[in-house]
Amino acid sequence: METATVVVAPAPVAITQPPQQLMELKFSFAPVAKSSPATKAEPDKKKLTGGCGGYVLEDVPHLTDYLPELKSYPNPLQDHPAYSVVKQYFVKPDETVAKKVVVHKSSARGTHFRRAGPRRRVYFQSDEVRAAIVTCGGICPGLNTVIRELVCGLHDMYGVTSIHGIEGGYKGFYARNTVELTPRSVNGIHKRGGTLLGSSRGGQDTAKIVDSIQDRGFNQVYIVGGDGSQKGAASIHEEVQRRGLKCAVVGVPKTIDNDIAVIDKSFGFDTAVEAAQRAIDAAHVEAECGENGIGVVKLMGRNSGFIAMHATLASRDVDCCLIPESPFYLEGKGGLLEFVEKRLRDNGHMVIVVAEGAGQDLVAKGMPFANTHDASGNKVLLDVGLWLSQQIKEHFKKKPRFPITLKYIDPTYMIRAVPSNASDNVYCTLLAHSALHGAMAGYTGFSVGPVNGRHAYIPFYRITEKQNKVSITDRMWARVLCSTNQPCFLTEEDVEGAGLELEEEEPHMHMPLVEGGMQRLGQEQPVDVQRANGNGHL
Ligand SMILES: Nc1ncnc2c1ncn2[C@@H]1O[C@H](COP(=O)(O)OP(=O)(O)OP(=O)(O)O)[C@@H](O)[C@H]1O
Ligand SMILES: O=P(O)(O)OC[C@H]1O[C@](O)(CO)[C@@H](O)[C@@H]1O
Ligand SMILES: [Mg+2]
Repeated sequence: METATVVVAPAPVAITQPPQQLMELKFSFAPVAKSSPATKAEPDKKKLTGGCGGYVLEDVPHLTDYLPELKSYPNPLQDHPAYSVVKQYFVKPDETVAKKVVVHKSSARGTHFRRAGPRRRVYFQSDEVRAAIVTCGGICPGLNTVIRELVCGLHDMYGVTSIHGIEGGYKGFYARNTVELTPRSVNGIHKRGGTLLGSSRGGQDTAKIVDSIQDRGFNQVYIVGGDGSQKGAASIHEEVQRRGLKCAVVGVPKTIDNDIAVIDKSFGFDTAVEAAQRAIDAAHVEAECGENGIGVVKLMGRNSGFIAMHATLASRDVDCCLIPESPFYLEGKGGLLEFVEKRLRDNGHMVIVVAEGAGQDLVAKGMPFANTHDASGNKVLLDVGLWLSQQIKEHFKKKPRFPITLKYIDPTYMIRAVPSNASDNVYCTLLAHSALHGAMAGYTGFSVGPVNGRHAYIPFYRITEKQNKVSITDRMWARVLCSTNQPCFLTEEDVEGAGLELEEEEPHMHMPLVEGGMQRLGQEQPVDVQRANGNGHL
């Protein structure tokens, strides 16, 4: 257990309120349906710690929360030739990362997350670690880099030699044998797309997975996957804790849709946007060469239009970008068809980029029976690109004096089944390192990711509570509208609704301000006392 003194930076505003005891904030997770009876730990609680000026640390669980007798050891990195010379290589116990960096004079300091990185003390000896890595959900550029860096990082930094790959996603825990992973076996895989381990949707059976973790003696489990996978990871962590297992459960968030909340950006996203440029370029060339040429490009983005938005901004050849967050309509004044006609008259050609989740309600109108789900429970989307192309063709068929040439390009899997680019490779390396440093330090039940540019440990509930979406009342979307000069299609009601969402507040923004250091919410003891009692991990 680390015992450094807590130093709290002075609050940015004068605190006028007297110190006072704060309300206790505890939230139980829902019990897992299929599981063996609880043996040791209580249901998980949110770990909130208050500080000056409305500061709140949303901490992640630690193995000693339910195994208080666990031994700790000096971090072997302190003797590592590469790291021993680095001053302040270890993250200080009180370093945290602010969720919000744009603040006002009178803002409360708000939510913070524990800063990621190696700690002075670890809770695993190198030869004791049995690590497992699994990749779940759709594939994404960079998965192999994360696998490689987890294996090489554990091996090279901590001397871990027992690392196992779970093949074929969650169901691989109980339906497949494991593969041994070594620095040699993963060398070079970062140059390939996809995942060495394979992936899948569905098959998430928490009890069976934790049985497999227990039987195989895994004590660090790294789960690389999107929002669904992180929900699965949360229930695995809860069950591991209920059974009192010394096993760190760590999520590495993945999805090219960039729909993971809290973190700045998900890995593979940049690579996908880059790959999308080639499809847009092709659509542009085709459109320029045809008579009243229209190029329609459909890009991934189930519920979030980030890929379409960024690809549009990057390309500058796009005349209209349609995303799930911004409803549109075809017919009548201000509608898409009117705009297409105008743009063709003005420029002679145009390019439309549509995210796969855009306009699903419009497409579904003609097919009320089309309501199917994939093995993970995600709605199977209707092909908006094809539908849109048909609607445009139908419209111009009625205008024989206005012939058009329309080319529909659907590069769906071509933007995600590619190797990660250089910046995503560096990003994946940092994610993997943050993940394994956290596990070695005994943290568990968390995802890793950059928050305002600094890597942090984020509790699962924060990652899974909502999806990251394009805010259509934000300046980024305005930049897109400005670059394409497309209609915004929105009614005043739409804007008001979106505005309200934007104004969402942090749950504890109105906590009373506390003077004089950190205080665990709901407890009168100062945090130093808690640490002496063995339940603080600052
Ligand atoms: N609510 C949930 N609780 C437990 N497990 C879940 C949940 N949702 C999804 N899973 C499991 O997580 C795995 C991946 O889920 P899903 O197919 O939704 O992909 P994802 O992780 O969201 O990634 P992406 O959306 O980027 O493809 C699946 O095995 C699925 O069964
Ligand atoms: O066809 P699959 O493999 O289910 O994947 C498609 C989905 O995966 C995603 O890329 C998310 O990983 C979505 O954008 C898309 O809808
Ligand atoms: Mg998902």
